[in-house]
Amino acid sequence: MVRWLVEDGLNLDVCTGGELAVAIRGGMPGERIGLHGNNKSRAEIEAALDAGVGRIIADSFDELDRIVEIASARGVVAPVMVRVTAGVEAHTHEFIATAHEDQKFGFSLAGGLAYKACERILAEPSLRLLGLHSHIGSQIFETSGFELSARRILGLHARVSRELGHDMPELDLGGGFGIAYTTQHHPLGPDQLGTETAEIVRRECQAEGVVAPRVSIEPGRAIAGPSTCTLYEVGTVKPVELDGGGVRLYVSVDGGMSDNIRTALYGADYSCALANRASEAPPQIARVVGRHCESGDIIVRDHYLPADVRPGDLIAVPGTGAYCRSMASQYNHTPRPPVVAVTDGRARVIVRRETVQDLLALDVDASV
Ligand SMILES: Cc1ncc(COP(=O)(O)O)c(C=O)c1O
Ligand SMILES: N[C@@H](CCCC[NH3+])C(=O)O
Repeated sequence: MVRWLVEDGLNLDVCTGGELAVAIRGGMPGERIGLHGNNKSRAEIEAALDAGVGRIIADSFDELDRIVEIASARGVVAPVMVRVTAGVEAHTHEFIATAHEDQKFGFSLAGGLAYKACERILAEPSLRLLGLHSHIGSQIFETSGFELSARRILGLHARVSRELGHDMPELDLGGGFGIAYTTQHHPLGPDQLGTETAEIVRRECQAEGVVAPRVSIEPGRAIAGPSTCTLYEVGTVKPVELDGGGVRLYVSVDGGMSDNIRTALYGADYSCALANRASEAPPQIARVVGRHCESGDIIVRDHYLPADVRPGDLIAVPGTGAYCRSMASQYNHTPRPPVVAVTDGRARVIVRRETVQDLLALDVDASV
């Protein structure tokens, strides 16, 4: 995937040393990489500086100290952005909202810490202040949060220009653009978001009398999510009588919360479809569940499937290209499934299936 991004001229943000290593291995030039994280280790900062990353998005004063120490020791100037907490309540699940005050990311705008971070960076010869960064959260459908945070961030951008005499060349407004997992979701088009954001930046900069910075965004899910689906094989089908009457089919498949934790973690909604045959059977409310040792191991909470769904059928769950493989675990010693890329009628395995042998190979005493 990194190679595709390189070819398409996109940049890449990473938030761990592992993601950084993959980015470099995939051929992403260092200057096109941004390093995120609220607790970057020394090793990660060192690796980032060695790779010549284009920007480190600083998240705390402790981290600024660490970057200064490492950059000074190497005799380099580290390009940094300041992650700003804009104080916006994004309309999404609490665990993936990142711009209200009471959460772990960023320097508070309202509390004046973001401004202080800019001051600190400008006073430090081993740091170069590239700009401000804001990411209000994920899977957001309303434009109001994006607009409000953009306005607030630009207010700080202008204040730094006015009071500290530094015109920051960049501004990163993050990602978070929701995608449709079910027919109930109505995503904003990238054109609309792009046009509106550009207009806000232009207007605010004009009103503040500052030079408009180069704006970047970090859509993750909106790029990777929609094109991918997960294919499961049905193992068992169990009709369960419901208290209020009616029946729900519990359709157990050969995966579960180890390949898609989002339903259990965020109460995420998914849809699904019978993928291996057409069926004339009447629709029946169904719940697609995994094979792990938990009753919360649910992939699709409620969706209609043909009443004759049976073992051996394939179930496709769309929209799983973002945060399913990357959040997959080996819970219950379950080897992770492969990733298959399909284009122009050709299928190719791009990440191989894990095996039980892979799991056993982690045992350091295997040879004993
Ligand atoms: C800093 C940052 N930028 C961009 C993203 C991408 O988010 P999304 O996939 O919701 O667009 C994330 C993940 O939430 C993030 O933490
Ligand atoms: N993993 C989350 C989004 C946050 C990840 C990026 N910071 C999700 O599946 O919705």
